[in-house]
Amino acid sequence: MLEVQGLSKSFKDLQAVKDVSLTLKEGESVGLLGPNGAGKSTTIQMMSTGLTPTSGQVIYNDKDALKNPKQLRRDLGVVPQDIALYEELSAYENLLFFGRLYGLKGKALKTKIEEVLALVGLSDRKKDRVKNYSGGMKRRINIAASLLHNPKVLIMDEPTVGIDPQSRSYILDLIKQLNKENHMTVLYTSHYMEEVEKLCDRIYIMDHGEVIASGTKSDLQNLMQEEETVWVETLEKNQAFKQALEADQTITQVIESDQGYKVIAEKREDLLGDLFDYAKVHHVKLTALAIQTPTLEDVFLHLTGRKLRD
Ligand SMILES: Nc1ncnc2c1ncn2[C@@H]1O[C@H](COP(=O)(O)OP(=O)(O)OP(=O)(O)O)[C@@H](O)[C@H]1O
Repeated sequence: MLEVQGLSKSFKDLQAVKDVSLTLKEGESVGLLGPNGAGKSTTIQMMSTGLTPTSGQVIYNDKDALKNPKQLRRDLGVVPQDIALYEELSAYENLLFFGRLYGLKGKALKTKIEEVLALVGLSDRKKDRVKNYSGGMKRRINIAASLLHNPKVLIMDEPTVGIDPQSRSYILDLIKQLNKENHMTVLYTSHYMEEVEKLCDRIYIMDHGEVIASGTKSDLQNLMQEEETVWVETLEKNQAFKQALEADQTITQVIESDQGYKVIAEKREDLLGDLFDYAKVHHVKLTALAIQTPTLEDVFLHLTGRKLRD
């Protein structure tokens, strides 16, 4: 339906996006996961024809969308990272304004505004000025604005960054509904792997301007076939214990968290036994020791040696 091929973008000396190819099939929910600065926003700005690539193609329904962007623009809803609303106007007035930009008017526009307000759960607050809204409510109105012209494809740039948990969960449920019930094709950009895991059928992982892996969640987990993720919960932290784990040649990563350590190591039979022994030697009291299914965070760590949120 919508694809980009060999897309690159340079800003002076900086190559922000390098040879990126992505495909969105009709009805799919696709995630673009990567840390800040990975090139996600630049990619989707080019994909939505808002930014001209240095090289590469954007193809919509088998046609060159860079040469002829009209149809794509008509079918596309974009929720940008920055909230663009008129603070002095009410939510309803903002939606009237954006609806008119899309060429909607009269009763059809009013009906559509009521429909999108209900979708984002803000019908009862529609007369309030946007300046009195929380960040999450503003984001929901931004999403409502992107839905006014019945887009077939919805592209969202980190729509849950910096908002309250209630709005976050509302937005995630809404996207799921738009995709599964309203059959909207969705490209969802985030650096939160839990969101992408929950929402997306397929995932592209980006880092330093490149796609470094792609596939379903289980395809990506299979990249870690040779490794095991073990959760080591301890009563207290112990630096010597952590250093001993890090010095072990078969252990690739030790990540400290509130209640213990996550250990990524080569798969081997005596791994758990060795972890017990390290704990014993360093007088560390274990409260749990469990092999875990790798998360997308672990996959990212495996591919780059860094955490997603570094
Ligand atoms: N207009 C611009 N001029 C110069 N550099 C830019 C411009 N837009 C983006 N960049 C740079 O390109 C790189 C990729 O940025 P981009 O915003 O696409 O990343 P991102 O993955 O979306 O991260 P974030 O979530 O922080 O927006 C960054 O180093 C950024 O500073």
